Amino acid sequence: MIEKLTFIGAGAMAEALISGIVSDGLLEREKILATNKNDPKQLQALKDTYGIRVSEDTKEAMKDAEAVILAVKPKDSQAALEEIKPYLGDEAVVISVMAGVSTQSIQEMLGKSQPVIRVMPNTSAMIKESATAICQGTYATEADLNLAQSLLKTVGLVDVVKESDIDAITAIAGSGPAYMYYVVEAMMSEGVELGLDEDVSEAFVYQTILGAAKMLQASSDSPKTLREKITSPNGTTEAGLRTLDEYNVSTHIKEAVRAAHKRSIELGNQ
Ligand SMILES: NC(=O)C1=CN([C@@H]2O[C@H](COP(=O)(O)OP(=O)(O)OC[C@H]3O[C@@H](n4cnc5c(N)ncnc54)[C@H](OP(=O)(O)O)[C@@H]3O)[C@@H](O)[C@H]2O)C=CC1
Ligand SMILES: O=C(O)[C@@H]1CCC=N1
Repeated sequence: MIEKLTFIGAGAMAEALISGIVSDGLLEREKILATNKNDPKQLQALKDTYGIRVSEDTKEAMKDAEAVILAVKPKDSQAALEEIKPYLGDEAVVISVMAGVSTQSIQEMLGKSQPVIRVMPNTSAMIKESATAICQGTYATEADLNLAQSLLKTVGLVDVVKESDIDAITAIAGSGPAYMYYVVEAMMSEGVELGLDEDVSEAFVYQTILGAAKMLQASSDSPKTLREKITSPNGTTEAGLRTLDEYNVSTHIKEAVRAAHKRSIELGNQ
């Protein structure tokens, strides 16, 4: 394993990954360092919570880093890459979690034959339940890919994919948890409208979502069959599903995924 992993960017995604890597014990805490743009409080919080090292100084953060996880917003990619470039070792692997930004554009921004790995995790990494896609740039070796896979495996399922698939995976899995939370919010809110206490509505919706997710994993039935098994003729579920169909909810969900996919491509082109 490597001796130093540096996070450039210390926000939500970086924290989810740090949390997973630290709790897995794959890397000792002192081998992980995080830096951000201008938020010393957040760095201190990461240090206090996870026992990792932090620095506000790019040169110090980058010194001897064997792998760099780039966890800034796509719009900040150019600035962040410019800042780290002078201190980036030729062999150091850059692992980007940025939506939309291709390995080629990262290589071009760096202007050298840097090993680059592009990954798309999701925030369920925080509890080691991410669905992470990973692909390799032109100059990345099998060893670089293996390193990135080992790091990402500490936070959930990892699949190596073609880079051309990553925008679609971003649309279903990177953004996916947010769609699930959106459904949860709506169900909880309507439970309350129907007279339930907020905590009761919350508890029942959470367990229902959890149970449904576990059923998807455990059962050999398709989602369609699982749905049909709940739907008694002329029963409550049929009434609910009919309303979803009347509002074309399935089409709208597909449109949402399509919009996220389009946005991922746009982010890459900016
Ligand atoms: N959130 C999610 O669910 C997912 C996010 N991603 C991707 O992860 C990336 C990060 O997203 P997220 O964590 O949500 O974003 P956040 O806004 O939470 O974090 C962004 C971080 O980048 C830092 N930063 C900005 N510019 C620089 C710079 N020049 N040098 C060093 N650090 C810098 C910010 O520092 P400061 O606070 O000081 O400004 C902040 O710590 C994005 O590219 C996103 O596409 C991928 C999958 C899922
Ligand atoms: O919304 C975003 O752009 C990021 C990428 C995937 C999830 N969040």
